[in-house]
Amino acid sequence: MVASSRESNGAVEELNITVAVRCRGRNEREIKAKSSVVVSVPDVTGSNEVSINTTGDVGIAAQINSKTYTVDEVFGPSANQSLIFHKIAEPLFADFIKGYNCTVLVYGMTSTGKTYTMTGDEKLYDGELSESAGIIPRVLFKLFESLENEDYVVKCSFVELYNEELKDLLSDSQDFSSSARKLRIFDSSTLNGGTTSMSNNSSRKSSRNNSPRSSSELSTATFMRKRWKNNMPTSNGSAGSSVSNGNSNKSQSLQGSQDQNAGIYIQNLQDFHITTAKEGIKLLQKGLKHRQVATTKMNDFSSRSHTIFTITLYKEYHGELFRVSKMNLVDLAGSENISRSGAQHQRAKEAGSINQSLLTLGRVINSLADKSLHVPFRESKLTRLLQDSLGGNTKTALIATISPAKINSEETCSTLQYAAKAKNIKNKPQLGSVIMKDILVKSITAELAKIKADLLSTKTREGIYMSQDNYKELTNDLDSYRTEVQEYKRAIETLTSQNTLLLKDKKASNEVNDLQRIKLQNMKDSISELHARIDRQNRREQNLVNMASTLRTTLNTMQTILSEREKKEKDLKENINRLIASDFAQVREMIDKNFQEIQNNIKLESAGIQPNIDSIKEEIRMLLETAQEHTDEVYKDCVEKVSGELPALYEAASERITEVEAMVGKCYRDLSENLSDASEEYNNFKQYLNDHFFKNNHEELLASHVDRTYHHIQASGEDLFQKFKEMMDNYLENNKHLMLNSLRTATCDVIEKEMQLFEPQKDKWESSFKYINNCDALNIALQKDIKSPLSDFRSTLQTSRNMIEQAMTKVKKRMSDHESPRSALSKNQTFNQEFSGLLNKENQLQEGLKKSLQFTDAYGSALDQLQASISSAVGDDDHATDKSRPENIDGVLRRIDEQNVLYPDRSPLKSTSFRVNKSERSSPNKSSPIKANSHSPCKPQLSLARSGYKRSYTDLDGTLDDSSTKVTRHH
Ligand SMILES: Nc1ncnc2c1ncn2[C@@H]1O[C@H](COP(=O)(O)OP(=O)(O)OP(=O)(O)O)[C@@H](O)[C@H]1O
Repeated sequence: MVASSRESNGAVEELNITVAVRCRGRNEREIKAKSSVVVSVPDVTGSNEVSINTTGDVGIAAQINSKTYTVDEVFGPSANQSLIFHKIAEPLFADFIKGYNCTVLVYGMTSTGKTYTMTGDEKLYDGELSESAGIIPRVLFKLFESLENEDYVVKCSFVELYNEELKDLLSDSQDFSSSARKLRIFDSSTLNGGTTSMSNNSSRKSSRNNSPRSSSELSTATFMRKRWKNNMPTSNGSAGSSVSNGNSNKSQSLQGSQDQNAGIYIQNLQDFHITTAKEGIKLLQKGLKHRQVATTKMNDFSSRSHTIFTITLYKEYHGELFRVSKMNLVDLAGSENISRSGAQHQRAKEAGSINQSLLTLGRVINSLADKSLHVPFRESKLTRLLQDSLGGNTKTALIATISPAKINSEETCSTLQYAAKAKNIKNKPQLGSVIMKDILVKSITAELAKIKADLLSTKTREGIYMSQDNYKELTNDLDSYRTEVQEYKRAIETLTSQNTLLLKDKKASNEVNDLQRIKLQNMKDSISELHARIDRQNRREQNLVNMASTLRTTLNTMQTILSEREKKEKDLKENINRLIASDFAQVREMIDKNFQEIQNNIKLESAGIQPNIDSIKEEIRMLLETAQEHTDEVYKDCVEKVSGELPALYEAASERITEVEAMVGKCYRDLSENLSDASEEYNNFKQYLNDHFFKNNHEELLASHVDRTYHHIQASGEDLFQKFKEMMDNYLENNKHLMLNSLRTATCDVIEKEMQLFEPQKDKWESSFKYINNCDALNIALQKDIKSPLSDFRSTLQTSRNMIEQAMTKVKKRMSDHESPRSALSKNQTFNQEFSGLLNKENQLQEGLKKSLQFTDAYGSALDQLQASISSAVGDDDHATDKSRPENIDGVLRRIDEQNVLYPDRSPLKSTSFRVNKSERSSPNKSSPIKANSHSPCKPQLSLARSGYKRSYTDLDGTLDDSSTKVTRHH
């Protein structure tokens, strides 16, 4: 007999709440206030987006900065009542007729048209509705139109929620002080005798179980209990009304399994049976008259309450069964804030409670949209009444009414947020329960009989206005109420004591909170101080980073200098190579050339001797006699001169050799000193690079910085309580390690990188040290090499001298023997031999000098090399300015030059070699060092030639009988 309210296939389909936005045009107040339109909506409909620009921007900026909300349907100022009904209410109405429970809600700030949308113009004009009629009148008319040929029963109720109090707007007596007439909310599951599984609130259950009923209501309830026991559906009677779905009529089995089927039941709310739309309109008008309306700053007829107009339809379903469905038409109070509505005193209290209800409604919407486990339906009566319409078994539509004016933009935004959020709520609409026709008829008949009995009692007995049965029921109810009141009192006492305890707890909690707040404040202060310190630390770190970058720049500069030096070294190497390749060859060529020239001159001289010899022969023949004397004289002179000048000459040569030797020795010493200085400098530099380069206590410095910071932070952190301190200690320690590690790693990386970059330079440096060593070795070799030729030369000279002296002694002896010049000359074989020996010696001397020159040249090259190495070692750039450095090779050579100036006839040994290197190499026409040496007094044979004497060797075979060598004055 009991029909299920499930869908035919058994599955309950989830359905989102339909959300529409209705934006009216600007009203007189808004126009007067010159408040611009900030809401953008279609003029009539056709969009599901509404945007609002709260920034006051215009044009594209307004489009960009505006907020857009998406709903199901948006209606503009030109959308009329008929369109709203057609688009929003009519689909629900169709479902209502089918047997679904439906709810239409209007929500928005005051004066936006909630009442206009829900009720509008409810008056009838010639029995017809006007164009401005709202949803309720249109539903009533549509309902009776639709049910024309149907078997049905329609009932209406109209309840108001004002200041969290329920009021039956259709009751004749508007005095609700009597507890008997007071409306109270119950879950219809109460009728189940407490067997449902409404486990979420036991107090609710107890109140349900203990709740008394009005006579009619109780009789209906009792009757219904009986029906349930027999698995029979029933009506909910005439004097009690279920706001939502009437699922109180559901079978026991269904109720036991589905808590959400438990509808909300308003005790004492009257349901009025209507048979025409007009009767319904009359009830509506009656209720509207009783509604709390007041003039506010924003609306002359502001509805100060929430109202629910409920139409209950019992429609023939199958044979004797009737389907019960309900349509709840809810007009909520304005959602504006109190100050804006200008509410004071009573109005402010209203607004407070209205806001409280709407606030809870907002939370319920949010919870449902977010699918929270707990939905605070029970926090306000409004949400309790709407429990089944929001997330329950009802089909629901919400119309958010908004104002387009800028002055209301804040509330408009809030309303749109609600609307957008509510769009996410899902309901599970189910068909309403069914009731048997006879029960429905019986219920209506009983209701009629009760009314008739009351009427009869009123007519027959003075002062008694009800039947005995009703009176008895009422008395029973009274007793029940008394008991309930006593229970409530006890509950109140318990609650009061609990409340006292809670208040104490609250006080203690407040104190703890205060302490915590103070601690929190201290912590906040400490944290901000720590932040400041961390900032300072960051700045220091930044400084360190800057220092590191400065170091890096310096390093780059050093690298540049090193690369420049490398370049210079390369240039010098190239110069040396060039010197070796070209200049040296050129010099050698020049030397060869000069020697060739000398040899040629000698040859030429030899060639020019032959005619002279002939003439001499002739002359000798002719003037032999006369020349005999002269020859003697000349010979004598010659001997004297030779014997007089030669020793001095040899002496001078020997002296100069000694000087050269001394100079070379000094130069060697100076060089050795400089080389050892350079070597020491090199070692020092290498040591510095190894020991100090980028290792100059940076870590210590950084560690000291970090330590100092650590101490600062530690000092400041002491006043923090222990836990925080421990945490901070760990944190600081970790930070310190981290910082040290990172700095150490960074420094190591920098050093490593530097060392990597320096490695090639270091190799070069070390190779330059090899050059220095080479120079040193060359120098020593030179010293060694030059020693032996010089001593050879000296001994040769000494031998020559001895030989000359011996020869002179012999000549003198022979002169003293007074031999004839002819015989003497012819016999003077020894003299000739000695002369040729002298010539040989001269050649040897020449060879020695040649060697000496070669050595000197090699020495010069070595010096060049040495200078190049030293220049590269100490750096040419610094050389000019660095006066603190030890005297370099140039200085030494300059000093040697200066000495040569003092002795201008000396061979400019070093300076020559350097001049060759620096200037004369490039100008081969200038006199070469070899040429200079050729004029040196170190070459005695040339000095002799210059002094007017010429040597000649000739083979005196035949022409001179026994002559061998002749010496003559060359004119
Ligand atoms: N769309 C509309 N078209 C024409 N007039 C409208 C429209 N909306 C509202 N009005 C008019 O604006 C005035 C205020 O409307 P209404 O009383 O319905 O607002 P309300 O939102 O119910 O306000 P309150 O919350 O204070 O009750 C009424 O005179 C009504 O006729």
